[in-house]
Amino acid sequence: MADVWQSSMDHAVAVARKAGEMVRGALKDDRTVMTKSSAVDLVTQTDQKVEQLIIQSVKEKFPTHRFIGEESVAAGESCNLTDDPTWIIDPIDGTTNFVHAFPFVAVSIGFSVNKQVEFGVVYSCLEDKMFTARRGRGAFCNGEPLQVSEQTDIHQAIVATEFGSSRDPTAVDHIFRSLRNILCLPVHGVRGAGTAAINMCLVASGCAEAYYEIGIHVWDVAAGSLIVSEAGGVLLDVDGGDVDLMSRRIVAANNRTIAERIVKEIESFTLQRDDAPLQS
Ligand SMILES: O=P(O)(O)OC[C@@]1(O)O[C@H](CO)[C@@H](O)[C@@H]1O
Ligand SMILES: [Mg+2]
Ligand SMILES: [Mg+2]
Repeated sequence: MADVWQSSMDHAVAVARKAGEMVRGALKDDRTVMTKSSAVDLVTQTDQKVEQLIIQSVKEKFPTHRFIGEESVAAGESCNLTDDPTWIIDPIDGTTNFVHAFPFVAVSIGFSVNKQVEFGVVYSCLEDKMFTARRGRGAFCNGEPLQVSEQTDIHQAIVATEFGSSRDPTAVDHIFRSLRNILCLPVHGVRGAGTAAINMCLVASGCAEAYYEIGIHVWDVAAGSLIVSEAGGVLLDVDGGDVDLMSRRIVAANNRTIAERIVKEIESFTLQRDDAPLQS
């Protein structure tokens, strides 16, 4: 049966690859670094140019579609998900890595209809790995099927997480206590690629059993959430309930056993939702 969103997904893959070329090219230039929510929440002109490249190309082909883009939201646009076809864009996930030429930098494009992610594309630009997933049709890396790890023993797991860009001492204390709880289970190891999107693709690839974080945004995880679930994984809120991509919290794991074991160790806290009303 013809897929009504196939042309949109094909475009997402093509523009993600073109964006990746822009990112690789920019690595040869000096990168002017600006900051957003904190001194370590970085953005560059390349982030902004890549987002504009993606959005303009979509507007030309699909003029009725809507957008949630990290840098558009940073510039004051709203972050409300409607039932309309919506492109959820992180032009560079891993900007700090990009600034330092640390080799994990992703272009992340999620596509939502009726508030459900229909396809996800994560292009790991420096590894030249194109991760894709279409709802109900599996997850792939450069065309090869992805399958999560079969591990059910947390003590034999690698768990991915990030410290985030908040340096609020209370939040950092929660993050460190959760990290200590999980590390001392013990688990085989804790890792972080420096990008939620690639961390989630590592779970989908079976390289890590789980990824969790409090502090992410919808654009960090929209595409990766479908790639994980289409690779056979599960998604939860850090409190064990249903995942809410606007809540700034996520657990992505190979199975529910591992996911629920991690939930037990997380000292959760709440942050202002991505779709909270804009401050007047
Ligand atoms: O700002 P960026 O580069 O798009 O986000 C980078 C990032 O690593 O920071 C967040 C907090 O650690 C991660 O979830 C996210 O992937
Ligand atoms: Mg990001
Ligand atoms: Mg980004």
